[in-house]
This record gives sequence, structure tokens and C-alpha cells, in this order.
Amino acid sequence: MRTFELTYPHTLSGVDMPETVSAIGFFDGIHKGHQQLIKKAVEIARERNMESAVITFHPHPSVILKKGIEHVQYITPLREKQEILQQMNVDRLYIIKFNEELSKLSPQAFIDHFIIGLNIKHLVAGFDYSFGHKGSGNMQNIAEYSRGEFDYTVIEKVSLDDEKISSTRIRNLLKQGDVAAVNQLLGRPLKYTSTVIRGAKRGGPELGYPTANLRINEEALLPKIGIYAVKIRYKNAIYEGMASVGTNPTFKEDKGNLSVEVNIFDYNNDLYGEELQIEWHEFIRDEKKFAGKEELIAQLADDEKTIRNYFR
Ligand SMILES: Cc1cc2nc3c(=O)[nH]c(=O)nc-3n(C[C@H](O)[C@H](O)[C@H](O)COP(=O)(O)O)c2cc1C
Ligand SMILES: Nc1ncnc2c1ncn2[C@@H]1O[C@H](COP(=O)(O)OP(=O)(O)O)[C@@H](O)[C@H]1O
Repeated sequence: MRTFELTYPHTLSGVDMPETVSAIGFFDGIHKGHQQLIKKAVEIARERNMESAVITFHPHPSVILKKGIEHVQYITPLREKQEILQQMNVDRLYIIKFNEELSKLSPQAFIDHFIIGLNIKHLVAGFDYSFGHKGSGNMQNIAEYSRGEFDYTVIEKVSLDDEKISSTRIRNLLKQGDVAAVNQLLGRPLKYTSTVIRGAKRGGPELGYPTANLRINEEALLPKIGIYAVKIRYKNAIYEGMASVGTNPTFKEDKGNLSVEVNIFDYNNDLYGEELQIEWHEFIRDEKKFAGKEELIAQLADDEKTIRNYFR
């Protein structure tokens, strides 16, 4: 997959670009609905002997339009989005960096610059996709803007349990800690990739449960504070383990600071500076303040038992 970072105006010339079939959208999460849409673009590209493409936006337009006030966290940070699209056999990824001027383009100017201008011959988008100033262009009136240069496919609402699959629904489930339901909507386990940093050096020596502390990735959404059954990918191997998202209230010196830590089962080696990928599988319990470390240790032993059973 080739990636192109564009802004408005971009300097790519349509005549030098291959003809593509392109999916367009913000696609946070690349959930099952998004997947249908992107697969459709890849499929039509194949039929027409064209390259497949995805047009997306980064950062989220609201970051630009609210002048940096809002700090957006993503279900799939950009790097993960790229990995997933690559796996879906997308040939070209156009990442558009939103700006004030772009937000003011008329629907016709948007289409001329970013669709016709990138030599897109077929566009695939969701039924509720909109474009141009204040979103006045949409998939119902897009034919008025196409100048006969491209045609399009509209993907209807994709539901699970009678409710639309959407990034908002996934964000709400994450706030409730329901990672199992999130995984259903994503069609794969939710992931969190980061680097192991040093913690208080308490887990191994004092508790008998070493925990790899992950650097907080400001761009990534986390499930709510609590304890989770997880799988850990490290150097092409997969381990089971238990993760804590929280502030370690039992130890007041950690107070207020959010940490993401994971105890990896059947593993014993230095991980400082290494990159791990956590897959969230199930919410186990809320974080608690224990009277002392003996009680926390007993709870950790119990969590381990619960989680080993869960994976069995
Ligand atoms: C599975 C798991 C469950 C945990 N549950 C709690 C908890 O309920 N309350 C709490 O104060 N800390 C909890 N912790 C966090 C520990 O307090 C923390 O991992 C320990 O203090 C080690 O910190 P360190 O890695 O900075 O040395 C949990 C950690 C793990 C891995
Ligand atoms: N099974 C394991 N799970 C997690 N970390 C482990 C494990 N075995 C060894 N380690 C190492 O031990 C470190 C955690 O030990 P810990 O005493 O909790 O220190 P820290 O407070 O610095 O995280 C990890 O960062 C990793 O390098």
C-alpha cells in the first residue's frame, strides 16, 4: 500500500495518477460497517482492473475546526488504521489533513479537487457520508457534482442486534468497559500498542506479579478503569495475561496517575523499551483500593485464575 499525505490544496495531478476505485470516510475503528464498504471498493477495483484506494482524514476534522481545543482519541490511531487497510489489500491510502480553507469548499470544489482531481473513477461511501461546506454534499445529491467523471456505490446501514454499528456506539461501550461487545462490532479484538516503560518497581519484587507498564498513547482510546483479560503480542508470539487500567489506589504514591500495566502469564524476561500489543478480550472487575498489599496479592491470584479459566 502506498500512502499519500495531502492537504488543501494538494499538488498531485490527476493525469499522473492511476484510475482508482476509492472508499471515502473517517473510518475510526474500521468496524464491520467500514469493512463492508472498504471491501466493496477493493472488489470493484478488482473487477474493473483498477487500483483500490481509501481516502481518509487525519487528524479528526474537529481538531482543526475547534482550533486545537479538542484533543481527539481514536479507536484506531492512524498507524493501526494503516496496518488494517494494508491487510485489506488497499493499494493506495490518501490521508487528507483538514484545514480551515478545506472546510469552506463547496461540494463541487471538494469533488473537483479530491475526487475527480485524484482520478477516482468510482467512489464508495456510506449512506450518511457528507462533504463540502457544512456537509451540504451527500450521497443523494452527489450525481449533480460528478461531471460524468465517476460513478458511485452507496453502502446501506450495517447493524448488529438491531442497532447501527458506529464509531460512537463503540466509544460508548469502551466507556462502559465492555470490550467483548466492542470486539463484536469490530470483528476483531481491540488493540493497544505501546512501549514498556519503568514503573515503581513494586510489581515483581513486592507483589510477586511483575507488570509491564505501557507508555500512555495520547492518541488512543482506552477502555474504562478496571481489570481485563488480555492477550499480548510480542515479537510474533502471543501470550495470555491480565491488564490493569487505573491509578493503583492501594498505593497512594501513584495517586491520580493513570497507568496501563500488564502481567504476562508464563513469561519471565526483561521487556523495558520493547513494544507490546495488547488485545482486550473481557472486563473482569473494577479497580479497588485494598487495605494492604497482602489483600491485593490475593486478588491478583484470584484474577489470574479467573482469566486462565476464561481463555480455556
Ligand atoms: C491484573 C491487575 C490487577 C490490579 N488490580 C489493582 C487493584 O484492584 N487495585 C490497585 O490498587 N492496584 C491494582 N493493580 C495495580 C498494582 O497496584 C500495580 O501493578 C503494582 O503496584 C505494581 O506497580 P509497578 O509496576 O509500578 O511496580 C493491578 C494490577 C494488575 C496487573
Ligand atoms: N511475566 C511478566 N509480565 C510482565 N512483565 C514482566 C514479566 N516478566 C518479567 N517482566 C519484566 O518485569 C518488569 C516489571 O517489573 P515490576 O517490578 O513491575 O517493575 P516496574 O514497576 O518497572 O514495571 C517488566 O517491565 C518486564 O521488563
